Amino acid sequence: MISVEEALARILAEIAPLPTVRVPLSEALGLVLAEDVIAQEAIPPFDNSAMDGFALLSQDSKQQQDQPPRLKVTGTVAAGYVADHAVEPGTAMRIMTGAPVPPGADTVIQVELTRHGGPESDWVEILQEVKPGNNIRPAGEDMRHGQLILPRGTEIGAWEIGVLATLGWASVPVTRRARVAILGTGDEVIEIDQPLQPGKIRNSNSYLLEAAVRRAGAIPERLGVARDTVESLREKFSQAINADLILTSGGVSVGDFDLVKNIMSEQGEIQFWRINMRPGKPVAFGHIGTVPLLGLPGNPVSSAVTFELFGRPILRKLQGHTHLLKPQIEVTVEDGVQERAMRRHYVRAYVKWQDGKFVARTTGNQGSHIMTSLLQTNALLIVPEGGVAVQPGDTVQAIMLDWPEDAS
Ligand SMILES: Nc1nc2c(c(=O)[nH]1)N[C@H]1C(S)=C(S)[C@@H](COP(=O)(O)OP(=O)(O)OC[C@H]3O[C@@H](n4cnc5c(N)ncnc54)[C@H](O)[C@@H]3O)O[C@H]1N2
Ligand code: MOO
Ligand SMILES: [Mg+2]
Repeated sequence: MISVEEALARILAEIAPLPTVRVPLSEALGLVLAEDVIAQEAIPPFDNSAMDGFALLSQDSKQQQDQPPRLKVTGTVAAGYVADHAVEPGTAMRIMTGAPVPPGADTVIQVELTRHGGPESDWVEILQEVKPGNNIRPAGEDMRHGQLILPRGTEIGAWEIGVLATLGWASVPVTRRARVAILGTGDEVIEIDQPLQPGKIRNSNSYLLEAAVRRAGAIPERLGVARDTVESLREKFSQAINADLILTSGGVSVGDFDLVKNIMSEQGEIQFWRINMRPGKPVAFGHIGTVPLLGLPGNPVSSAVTFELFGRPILRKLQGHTHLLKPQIEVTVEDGVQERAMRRHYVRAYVKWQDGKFVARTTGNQGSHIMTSLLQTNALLIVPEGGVAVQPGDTVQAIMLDWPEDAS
């Protein structure tokens, strides 16, 4: 059995980023930018007003002894329009937020600091002196022409999409989304809409993996369940030749009907089999043809956890990410972990911030067939190899799968 670190290193050495494609901006969320984004225009494109008010010469706002300066209002410039004349000394123009500052004006006073006769009146009194540049958002203040805004390799989130839209990137070059074939195996496994028959169970793994693949930004394709025969596996694998990754669940341990490895040997190769971990010991990795195959264990928790530890990093690397792993932090274990296995144990737990530290509570029975141990889980506690017992109050490393929303 190899270590988790060695398994991950050997897997990732076989994975290269997928080609670049151009996608419409609204399909780019979660993908990785494949080229630098350089601003081709200044943003804002023009000096514009930050406030609804009046554009004027700052010198006209100097307060006098007896009464506030009174200026002639010569017109209005609304957002989306350009003033058709300049602001002269002794005059002002109404201006709306976002509107281009008219020539001649060097400042904007917000309407709350003025007195006027209403939107149609032709005068305004300036109740406070304003400096040059006041309430003006100068052209290029956010992005300058020629400036590098988003380097290639950036993961595109909603806010990056906003910046790309600002710069007019209606489509964007990204590393292509991975296509993932998902295959269940086992004569005991039936479709989830079927009534249970004696000895049968539902194909929960394929649906869990489909959702986990989607969450990793990739495109899952469930290929159903292969029977426990090499013919059935061969037939299913023949449907997966265009996939970028094949995920199987089940049939990788030492049972008489554990045939996934047989097909890997026949149609590709096995890089390794069995990892010194729990859950997830019988993981196999190799290729079918040139397509990488990650053979996950049948036990549902094993499938879920080993996808998280190996499947997700594969998809991250295929899709061009440089950060492949979830963050790891130190947590204090509230309820302890009585360890049996000598293998490294990934314990499902809920971690939250409490009294100035991250505190973990395990999610109950940790059997690799106990699906409810996955519920409420937002972290995997790492109990080191060697059958280490973790007492309440001990600290361990935890892989944070999701951050607690109630981090209060
Ligand atoms: N003598 C030994 N037996 C087992 C060993 C071992 O080292 N020596 N390893 C155990 C460990 S650890 C695991 S994990 C399992 C994994 O074995 P397989 O990958 O071959 O999984 P299967 O035998 O096909 O199924 C295991 C279990 O999971 C259920 N299953 C299978 N597919 C699905 C599915 N799509 N959805 C839901 N549940 C599924 C299956 O019915 C079995 O109950 O091997 C141990 N055995
Ligand atoms: O690897 Mo198994 O998942 O320990 O049950
Ligand atoms: Mg088996």
